[in-house]
Amino acid sequence: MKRARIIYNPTSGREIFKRHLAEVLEKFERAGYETSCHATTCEGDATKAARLAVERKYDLVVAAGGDGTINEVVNGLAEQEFRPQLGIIPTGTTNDFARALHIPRDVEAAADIIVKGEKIPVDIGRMDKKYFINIAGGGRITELTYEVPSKLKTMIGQLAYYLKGIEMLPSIKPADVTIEFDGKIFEGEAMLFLVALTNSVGGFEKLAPDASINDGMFTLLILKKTNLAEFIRIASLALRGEHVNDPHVIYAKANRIKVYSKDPVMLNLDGEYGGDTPAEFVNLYRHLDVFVPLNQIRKQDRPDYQD
Ligand SMILES: Nc1ncnc2c1ncn2[C@@H]1O[C@H](COP(=O)(O)OP(=O)(O)OP(=O)(O)O)[C@@H](O)[C@H]1O
Repeated sequence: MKRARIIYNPTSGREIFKRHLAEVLEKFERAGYETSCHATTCEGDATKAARLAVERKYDLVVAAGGDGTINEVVNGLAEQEFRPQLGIIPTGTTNDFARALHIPRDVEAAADIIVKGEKIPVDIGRMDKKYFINIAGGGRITELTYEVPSKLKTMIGQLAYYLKGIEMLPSIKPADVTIEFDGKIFEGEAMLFLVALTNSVGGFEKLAPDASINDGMFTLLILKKTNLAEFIRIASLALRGEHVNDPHVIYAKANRIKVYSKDPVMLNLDGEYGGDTPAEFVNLYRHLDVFVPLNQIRKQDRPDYQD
């Protein structure tokens, strides 16, 4: 019999998962899984639980929570030789990764997708010994994610970031950086740099409009030094995906990216503080198998796609 381990954050979103737990367990049982659950208790617990699931050779690990929980689960799986398949039930405030994979926010609909059994390989990012699923980045503007009080974030979600962003705009300073990407180099002042794995980033769906989830490449975005008016203009272009050809923007694909800076720049991995520069980002090609609604995945991202 196949074995599944559900790792869920009971505090995520509006504590919605538990209300559907009986139905979810029933679906897994009908699909032939012997299933057990782990409710996370604190930060980092999902990583430990995922490591344990690897040790115990579960076939399937389901992460139920927001991007924070999925990131922690992936950190527990990614470093291992044997990696169980990954199912996702998005119940968080931000569910960028699930959105990129077209996994619905409805708990039971997401469980249906897992038991249906269609999956694709996805790339994940590594920075030193930490892994990310959506995005890494740096620059003063990305630091605002740490400054949004978590209560406010839970209450009003994405809007909290925008409010904080507007408040901070006048104080955003560029950083002096050197960024090496697949043999090319950028040296100069940058407002921010982003290393994206998916096209669904912080609620902006068009920041990396052509990002593929499993081509082995990051989408690198560097915003050079701008004044406030230019910054706002480019941010509004970014809402429509029209920033990629702007002269202030470097937009490139790369498999390996190194960032150095004159002064330390805080790094953000999937919305959480991940250390300071210098840093090297490595794309791990098709590192995890994730259950998805295959008919909604772009043809070129499907496992059987041929040019
Ligand atoms: N029992 C718990 N109590 C408090 N925090 C927890 C608990 N379990 C896990 N956490 C922490 O909560 C963080 C955020 O949770 P999660 O991502 O699931 O959903 P969220 O709170 O809706 O936020 P978001 O979707 O914006 O990341 C996790 O990264 C984890 O460190």
